[in-house]
Amino acid sequence: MKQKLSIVKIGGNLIEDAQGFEHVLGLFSKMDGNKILVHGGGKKATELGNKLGIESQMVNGRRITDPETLDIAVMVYGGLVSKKIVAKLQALGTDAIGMSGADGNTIQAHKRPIKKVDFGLVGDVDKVNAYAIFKLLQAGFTPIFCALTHDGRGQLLNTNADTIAAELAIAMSDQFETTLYYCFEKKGVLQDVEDENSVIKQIDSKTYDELLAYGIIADGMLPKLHNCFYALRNHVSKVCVGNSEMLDQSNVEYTTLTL
Ligand SMILES: Nc1ncnc2c1ncn2[C@@H]1O[C@H](COP(=O)(O)OP(=O)(O)O)[C@@H](O)[C@H]1O
Ligand SMILES: CC(=O)N[C@@H](CCC(=O)OP(=O)(O)O)C(=O)O
Repeated sequence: MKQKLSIVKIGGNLIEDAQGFEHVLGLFSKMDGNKILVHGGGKKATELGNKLGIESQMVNGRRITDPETLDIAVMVYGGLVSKKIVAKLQALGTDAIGMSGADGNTIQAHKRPIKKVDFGLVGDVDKVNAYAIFKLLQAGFTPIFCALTHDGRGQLLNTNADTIAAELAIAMSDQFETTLYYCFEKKGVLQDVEDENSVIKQIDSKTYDELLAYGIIADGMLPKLHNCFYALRNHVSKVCVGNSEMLDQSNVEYTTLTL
């Protein structure tokens, strides 16, 4: 029987909320078994860019990344956010190790080809080195991945953290029975984004199409759900979307995705 693995992605709004940040890391540190954390930090990158006079430009939930913006992404995702998370998890007794896709050659990508939009230094994932990650888990480390990949020729690339989480979950699913948790500030995918009590408990491919057609899913939820179904179609056992409480295995409401 395969061992279990939990992959938890935490979003930018959670990271920016001091209380929410402590809470989610506390719950993550208590999770049993093999686990990996993936974090964004898009909000912080936008904030730092503004302070430096470099305006952010997002298209379809993805950041247009020129060389200066990439430097900000590296500083914020690979530096500030990663190291804060690692230090907090160490204090909670979790032996965390901060990773970009360049570290241990764990995630190789290529620069997204220019079609309608030139996203600049944004990476589409080619290859995850599942063996290197397996070795880290086996050695007792908890890998903490940020939203950076590399092209194997010395170029770092900015890759959406939701995508990194899905690609990791898919690659690790050969070896593990993997559950992918997309953890953000709301209770789940909501029927009405203004009403926290309108959690849609289950979404299958058919409901997904309907929700898209009615415009119930918008903004950052579009790439998130796209990644959820991409993971499910590629042998990830379970995919959930919800707030931190979802990690507690308690009886809270959240959204489960099925094919
Ligand atoms: N139906 C929906 N249910 C919940 N959130 C939604 C929905 N449609 C759009 N959203 C928006 O998507 C956002 C989450 O996407 P995003 O900000 O990219 O997440 P993350 O914080 O994980 O990066 C929510 O804050 C919300 O504003
Ligand atoms: C290419 C691209 O869009 N990369 C994202 C990576 C960070 C991220 O995904 O952060 P959240 O999860 O907090 O949104 C960005 O720069 O915003």
